[in-house]
Amino acid sequence: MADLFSSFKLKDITLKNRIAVAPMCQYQATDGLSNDWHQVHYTSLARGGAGLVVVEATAVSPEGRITPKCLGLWNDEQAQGLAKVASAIKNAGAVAGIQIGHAGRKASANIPWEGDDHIPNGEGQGWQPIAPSAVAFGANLPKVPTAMTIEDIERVKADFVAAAKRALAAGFEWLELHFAHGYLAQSFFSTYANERTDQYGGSAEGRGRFLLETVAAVRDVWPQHLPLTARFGVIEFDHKDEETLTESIALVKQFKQAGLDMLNVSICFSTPTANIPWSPAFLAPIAARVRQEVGFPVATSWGMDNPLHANAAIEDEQMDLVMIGKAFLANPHWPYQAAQTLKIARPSWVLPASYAHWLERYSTVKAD
Ligand SMILES: C=C(C(=O)O)c1ccccc1
Repeated sequence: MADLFSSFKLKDITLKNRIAVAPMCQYQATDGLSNDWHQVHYTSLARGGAGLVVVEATAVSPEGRITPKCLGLWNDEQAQGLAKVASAIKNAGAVAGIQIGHAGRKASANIPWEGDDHIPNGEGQGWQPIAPSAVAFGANLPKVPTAMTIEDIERVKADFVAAAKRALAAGFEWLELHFAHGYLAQSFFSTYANERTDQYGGSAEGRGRFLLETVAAVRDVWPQHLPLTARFGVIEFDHKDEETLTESIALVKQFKQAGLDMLNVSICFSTPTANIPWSPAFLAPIAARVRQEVGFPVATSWGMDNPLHANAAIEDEQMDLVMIGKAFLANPHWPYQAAQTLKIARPSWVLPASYAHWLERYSTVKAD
């Protein structure tokens, strides 16, 4: 029976444990370029002992950023900067992953601690968002986006493919498509956002087409031996959950047929009226259902940071990988804390030798 510190092999990539750092936006980039912030941030997380570190939502085009300070992978200069991040993650003993996405109607927003709202039209840093339909998210993101033409859809799919190629060239070995959290791909599948009457709207099949075509297009350029995954919202918590879950799982089965290797199960965030039942490991049963019904590996996040819950989710085969977010920001050495809690032999050795050997010596704490 696997546990949190069992290895995990997906395609030709083996993670040393079931602990992944979830992609978390840092809002520290300029023109999409990484800098010392990202280099130090991701290196320190990788040194903390996670098997996989997934770099934050990285935009496939300038208008695909959530905020002006988001990372991008739409040009070679950005790829060169991220290559140093990928190298540092791997040198620290983790597998280097990256999430690529397009923010859709949630784009052109102020960073969270400077408003977390749409930048008003006419203000320097903002831009006009695009989306499946001219339907605003609402609340703090009231801008009505421009409805995408078929040419726009083809361009954005091509942008995902180009970003995937750059991620590969930069040395990343794990790719996650950002299909969650009310951003562009999620919004194509959502009836809250997609009112199209062409082949990219209407039925679940039509609303899923952009996502499925993007999986297939990226799979064609992402090597078969490397994991291609997606973070996808399968539940909205809007009192229509069974309908959303049934439609979402049907689409995930098609993702699998199109070559997706694993799903990172998340929340839709397509409407500000959702009533999310925030609580420890609350998505674990949803992840288990996707894993069971689709028949391929899953991960999930949101409240998984209690080592006992994380370990139980793996032991009980609810999921194959645990995505830890905020707990890593509070403690980049979370795996060491988890190893101690779970009474793993020589817990300090989940950390680099330069730390571990000191942590094991001259202890002033009485052994149990
Ligand atoms: C910045 C986010 C992302 O990249 O997905 C996000 C947005 C809403 C909730 C959680 C995460």
